[in-house]
Amino acid sequence: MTIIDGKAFALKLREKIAGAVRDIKSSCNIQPALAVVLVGEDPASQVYVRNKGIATEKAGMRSIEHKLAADASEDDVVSLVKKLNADEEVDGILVQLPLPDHISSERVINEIHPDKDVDGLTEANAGRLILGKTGLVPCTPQGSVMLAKSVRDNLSGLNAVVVGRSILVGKPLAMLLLAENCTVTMAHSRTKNLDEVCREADILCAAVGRPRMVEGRWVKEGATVIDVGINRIEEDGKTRLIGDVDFDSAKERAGAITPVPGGVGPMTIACLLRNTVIAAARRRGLGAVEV
Ligand SMILES: Nc1nc2c(c(=O)[nH]1)N[C@@H](CN(C=O)c1ccc(C(=O)N[C@@H](CCC(=O)O)C(=O)O)cc1)CN2
Ligand SMILES: [Mg+2]
Repeated sequence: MTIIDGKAFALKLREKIAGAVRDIKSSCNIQPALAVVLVGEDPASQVYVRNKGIATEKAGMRSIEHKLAADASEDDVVSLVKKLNADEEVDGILVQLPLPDHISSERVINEIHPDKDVDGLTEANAGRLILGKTGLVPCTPQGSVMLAKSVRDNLSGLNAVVVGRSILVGKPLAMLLLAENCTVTMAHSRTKNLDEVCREADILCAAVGRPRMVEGRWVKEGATVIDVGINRIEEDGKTRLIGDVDFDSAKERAGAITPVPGGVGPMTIACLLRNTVIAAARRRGLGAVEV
């Protein structure tokens, strides 16, 4: 049984990205730039945005942070996004989610120019993903597939079950697995006999946001289990971070499994950096980057 070390994988990927950035700088004198927009003071979002800024700079890219007050209007956020779209120096734009309730994330996200949409969440990039066209792919699903491929060099023909159908993870993850020639089942809260459906999976991905929902007895012997859940719970008087999979029982049956923390989570930021270099190279006509 392999515990998939997402932290180590992400670090290696980040080193490769830093190498690609160095190449772009030395050959074209261009420093790719990522602009991150944070609205309000959600503590977890503040941490993620800070970590994204640090990771961006460590990779040799420019990080631009825009922080708006929690009571900023939807139009304020849209105006900022439009300004960043028009800024030639900005290669990637990311609006940290969730946004405050009075702001429509759908509207704001879709204002991002698709070629700068490093989260891959605009309708244009979702459409490109479904149509198999070149675009920018959502980071957490991309990272999940990379981790699955790190233990199974060929996913072709395998049964993949994705539990969860969110726009951020479940739907794009199903599309990426389909692109790897998996036979994909999308399961969700209304799926009948969910345990039986999961037991058919060679690749079992949990992205439901429910702590330890996927039990060990739902896991097929030898399956690859990708746990996308990040749930903060109180246990024994302490705050703990746990996944959507019951790790202790699932690892008894899995062939490979991602832990939480240290599994898919760190891949999110690594893939964001990857998308930023890819976006910079495409926008600036530098050709394909291998990362
Ligand atoms: N615009 C976006 N908003 C949000 C996204 C996103 O991809 N784009 N994803 C999440 C939050 N997120 C990044 O924004 C994110 C979540 C978790 C991690 C991570 O590295 N997790 C670690 C544990 C960290 C901890 O101890 O808290 C892990 O799982 O090992 C990185 C990024 C919602 N919003
Ligand atoms: Mg979650």
